[in-house]
Amino acid sequence: MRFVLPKGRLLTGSVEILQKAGIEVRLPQGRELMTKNGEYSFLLAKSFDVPVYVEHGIDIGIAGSDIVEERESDVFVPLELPFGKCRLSLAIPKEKSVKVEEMDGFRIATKYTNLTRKFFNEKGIEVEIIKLHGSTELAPKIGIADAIVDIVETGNTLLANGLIELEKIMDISAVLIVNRICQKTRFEEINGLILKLKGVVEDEF
Ligand SMILES: Nc1ncnc2c1ncn2[C@@H]1O[C@H](COP(=O)(O)OP(=O)(O)OP(=O)(O)O)[C@@H](O)[C@H]1O
Ligand SMILES: O=P(O)(O)OC[C@H]1O[C@H](OP(=O)(O)OP(=O)(O)O)[C@H](O)[C@@H]1O
Repeated sequence: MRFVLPKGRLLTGSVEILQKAGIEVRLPQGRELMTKNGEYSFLLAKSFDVPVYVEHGIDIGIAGSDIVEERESDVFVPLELPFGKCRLSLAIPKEKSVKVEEMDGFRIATKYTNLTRKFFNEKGIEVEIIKLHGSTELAPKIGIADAIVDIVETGNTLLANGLIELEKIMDISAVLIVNRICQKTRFEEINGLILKLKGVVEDEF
């Protein structure tokens, strides 16, 4: 069975929960991106790319639900995991705060262009979206955007940059994702793993 795990902040939680479910995780070392431990293989990918690997044939992965939603990934999501908890929110400089309904024509900086488009479309508000790959809070600060859509966890980054949360768009957590074909062809094995992970989640949290 092949697992793809996200590099970065979700890695520790991912390894921990798999180990507790009895999977002996061995992470690639040095510049390696893939390693084997008996019947299991472990791949390390950028967090944004994890659902792509699972959609295209890797059996199982752990990803942020924000990424799965943003990419509209065609994967099976059997289980929410108890880490990586945060939210996607619309935020604006404190002194420029307006109602969301008054944001027609606003420029919104974000890494999450699809979710942002959907959010404003559903409200019938037309905005211009500026795609960034991080440090989104900088954009309104220097005036290239009016507001941002970004992840909020503690709220410290918003506060440090003079922004306030106007509206929560969605709650986020790490999720288990499974390749759709694999879920059917290796049902017993996959289901066994899901049940073990569910047990860990229920016992510990
Ligand atoms: N405070 C947080 N900020 C950002 N992401 C968080 C936070 N808390 C949990 N997450 C989850 O972690 C994922 C991002 O992880 P990480 O920051 O390692 O990836 P990244 O932003 O793609 O990395 P990079 O900085 O290398 O581009 C998010 O998609 C989200 O699901
Ligand atoms: O509410 P907080 O606890 O402050 O966390 C949210 C911040 O953390 C993340 O940034 P990250 O450090 O991953 O950098 P990035 O903006 O370059 O992605 C996210 O994009 C926010 O900026």
